[in-house]
Amino acid sequence: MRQAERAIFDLRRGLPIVLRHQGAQTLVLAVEGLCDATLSAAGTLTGASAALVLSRHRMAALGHVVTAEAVSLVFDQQPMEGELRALAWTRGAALPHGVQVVDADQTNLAALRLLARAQLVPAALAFAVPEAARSAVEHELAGGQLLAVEADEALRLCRSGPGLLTRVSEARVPLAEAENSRFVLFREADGVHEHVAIVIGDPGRWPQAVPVRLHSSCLTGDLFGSLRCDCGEQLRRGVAAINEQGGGVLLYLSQEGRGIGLANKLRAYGLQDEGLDTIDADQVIGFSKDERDFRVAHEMLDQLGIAKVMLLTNNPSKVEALQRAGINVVERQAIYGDVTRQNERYLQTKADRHGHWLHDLLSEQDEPASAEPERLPAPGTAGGA
Ligand SMILES: Nc1nc2c(ncn2[C@@H]2O[C@H](COP(=O)(O)OP(=O)(O)OP(=O)(O)O)[C@@H](O)[C@H]2O)c(=O)[nH]1
Ligand SMILES: [Zn+2]
Repeated sequence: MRQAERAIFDLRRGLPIVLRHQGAQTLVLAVEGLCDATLSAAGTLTGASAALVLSRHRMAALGHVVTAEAVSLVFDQQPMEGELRALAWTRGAALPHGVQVVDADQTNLAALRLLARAQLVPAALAFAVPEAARSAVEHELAGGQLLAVEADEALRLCRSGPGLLTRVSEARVPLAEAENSRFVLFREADGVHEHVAIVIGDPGRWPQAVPVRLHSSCLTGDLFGSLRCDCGEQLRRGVAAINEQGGGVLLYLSQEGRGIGLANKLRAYGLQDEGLDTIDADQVIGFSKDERDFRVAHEMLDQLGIAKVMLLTNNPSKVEALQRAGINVVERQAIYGDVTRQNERYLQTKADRHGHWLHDLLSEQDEPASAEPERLPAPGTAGGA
């Protein structure tokens, strides 16, 4: 396993890592999981004070518009753990006086991207290791207490797609909505994420444009029928619709919470209960409105030999992502869950701020909205779906 992938595990365990860039070293800690003891141990080891690295989304939530993807906050006095946490994700926090805001350098950017990839809150504490502390840090590295990663390697890992997915195992799994189904499991190169293709019907008899749904995981909705979203119904109706159309594939993607992970989605739910919408809540924690990378779906379709699809979605980004990857999306069919008192605002936000094709559903709640397939223009031509 590459060092950068191992670093993700260490960060998730609350351990520090060392990022190297052009001969310099930076000790990095996730603010999530930080305690005063680790903070002071890092300070003692490096003899340095730390910068807090935040995303531009978090800065916007703090009321500061910045153009760089990430910034480093440099303090005149080292804040305590509680203040750092507040700056990292508390709603209504403000930058303290005397703090300097500078664009994050390569190393600090790498730290932040690793945290986002690890589905932690994207807020990093970065201690630039001075010459005097080099040997102490080297000693920890040699003893295996610390892991060192090249910042460039970390950036490469975070930029890359899923890598070559390994088709690991498969089995027949009859479903209530589609008896003739097979689950095919794919594993990403980093060993962390696994995605499942639910292959419905007999591939030899599939329609020419294969009915396909990309479904991002939602533990609360898919498994427990949460009323906060429409995911559970979309999942089951998706399987049924594919089955009725002669078979196809549902890709069940490990992209909980639009890619921010379950822990952050629950944090975001807390903020939504305070009145924020789904996008603003994610921004408070430091995320963009959608952190998903649909290259993984393209890779799975490739391995299944599918190049021409009829996509079941209300999300224009999914159509664009597949078309960009060279998949011929010839049709798009709406796939709706029910509108409930609890999910109406969520759906309205998706329609208004994500651009989802949901306005029909939301304006015609008395009559079920049409789910007729809609022909799409060829990729690269003007016009929308
Ligand atoms: N961050 C965040 N994620 C949410 C919230 N509600 C649902 N989700 C996630 O949103 C994703 C929805 O996935 P999909 O249904 O595949 O995608 P979609 O963008 O709605 O597109 P279509 O359903 O295809 O129209 C899942 O990963 C859910 O876990 C929320 O309030 N905040
Ligand atoms: Zn959901």
